[in-house]
Amino acid sequence: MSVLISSSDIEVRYKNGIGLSFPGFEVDKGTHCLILGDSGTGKTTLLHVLCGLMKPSSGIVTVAGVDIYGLSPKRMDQFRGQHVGLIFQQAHLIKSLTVLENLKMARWLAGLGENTSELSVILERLNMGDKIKSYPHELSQGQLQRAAIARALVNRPRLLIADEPTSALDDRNAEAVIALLLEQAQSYGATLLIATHDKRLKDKFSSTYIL
Ligand SMILES: Nc1ncnc2c1ncn2[C@@H]1O[C@H](COP(=O)(O)OP(=O)(O)OP(=O)(O)O)[C@@H](O)[C@H]1O
Repeated sequence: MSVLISSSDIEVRYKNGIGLSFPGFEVDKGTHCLILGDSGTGKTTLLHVLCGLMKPSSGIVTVAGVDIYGLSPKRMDQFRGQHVGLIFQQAHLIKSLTVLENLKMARWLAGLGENTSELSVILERLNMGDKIKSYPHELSQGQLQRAAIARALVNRPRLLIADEPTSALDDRNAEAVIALLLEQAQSYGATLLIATHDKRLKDKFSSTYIL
């Protein structure tokens, strides 16, 4: 099996002097991995480093064989747009755009052409077909979350990264979100990397990385 993402000797130093170091790890293509750790252990920091949003003070991250911090900032943005889908706790949708327009924007930012029919299919599969023309303020929390998942999938990313997708959810909804993420990752051939302190998820993943 080929390695999709790997990191080695990552160290991050924040301006306030806080330093974090992370043991190296590798995730194979098609393997879904949970990054587990208590609050403050550095899960969000590590995710930001792994997806190219935060250059570490030292260390190497490769995604699909590419040393991502060796890329120019412009190439890095494009690479991330094309290969990585990000799902953060807050949906961060653009308020003045409908759900469909938000998805179109994500494709455009990644330098990909418009493909309205494929976007509609993704929304249908997430039970959001009737919300295509809705604005973010017209959506429930769960619908916002599904819109954020849809947006992360529009470029068929190889790597789907989610930060604490279940921490605010009750057991039933946590189950539903994880099932959805696993199913979507499976059907789009993406590798799923989830950071969480939610120990309920531990049994659902064969690969765990503990901070
Ligand atoms: N922008 C920042 N500036 C300075 N220190 C930071 C910054 N962001 C995070 N930290 C510090 O880095 C450490 C790790 O934070 P991080 O948010 O990565 O942890 P976490 O495991 O995701 O926490 P949580 O589960 O509570 O979200 C903490 O001690 C935090 O205070």
